[in-house]
Amino acid sequence: MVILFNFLMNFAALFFDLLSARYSEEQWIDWVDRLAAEDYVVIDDFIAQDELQQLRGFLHERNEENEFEKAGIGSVFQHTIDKEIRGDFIYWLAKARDTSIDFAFAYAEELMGYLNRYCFLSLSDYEFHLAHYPKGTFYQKHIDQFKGRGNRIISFVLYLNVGWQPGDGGEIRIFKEDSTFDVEPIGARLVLFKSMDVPHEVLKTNVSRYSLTGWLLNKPSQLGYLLG
Ligand SMILES: O=C(O)CCC(=O)C(=O)O
Ligand SMILES: [Fe+2]
Repeated sequence: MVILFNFLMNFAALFFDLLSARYSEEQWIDWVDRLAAEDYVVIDDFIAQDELQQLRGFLHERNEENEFEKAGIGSVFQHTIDKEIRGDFIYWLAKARDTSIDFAFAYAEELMGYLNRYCFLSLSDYEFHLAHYPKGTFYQKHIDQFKGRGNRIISFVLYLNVGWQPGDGGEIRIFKEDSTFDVEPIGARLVLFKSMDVPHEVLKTNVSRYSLTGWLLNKPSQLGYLLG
């Protein structure tokens, strides 16, 4: 009886996975392979246009309600707010609260599952925030790790800008060993990179720039919401 019950539960879970997954296993394996080999991967049109509009709508509501806060640098013990280093405003997302954009959490979980399966990682949690870079702001070259808190393994940035034009600035500059690579923050584009291995910066933006930025973690996030 127990065996039959387990079998049915597994079958239902698999069926649900297949229904809810938007990308095939082959597609995920290709992205994960590229991330493993190159340390980063750029995926265009990762989300559908209606999802992009939903995230933008949600972001603008939070912004209008003044729920964004100035982002800081370093851990909670060394929290400094320094416009010379980063000029963005952020809103930390919470799955239990921000249910109108639950598909965004589902994507993070799907990504985590594939990385665990194919890269033998032991990711167990994630944290992410919306970000607004007002005109004229940037984020200087850095690595996505706080001193004494090395649990960010994979960084992901999903851009939420529509009508982005050459000259608008705000590219993410990725530093490789002997070259750099600039990526425009075009709506629905996803950039994934290894948090510890890829220095990067956000070049000065000439228009308001929006994104959803997150990290896959190998230990549960406890301080995430306290950090900027
Ligand atoms: O928005 C981006 O392109 C990157 C943001 C970033 O580097 C960060 O928040 O750590
Ligand atoms: Fe970063």
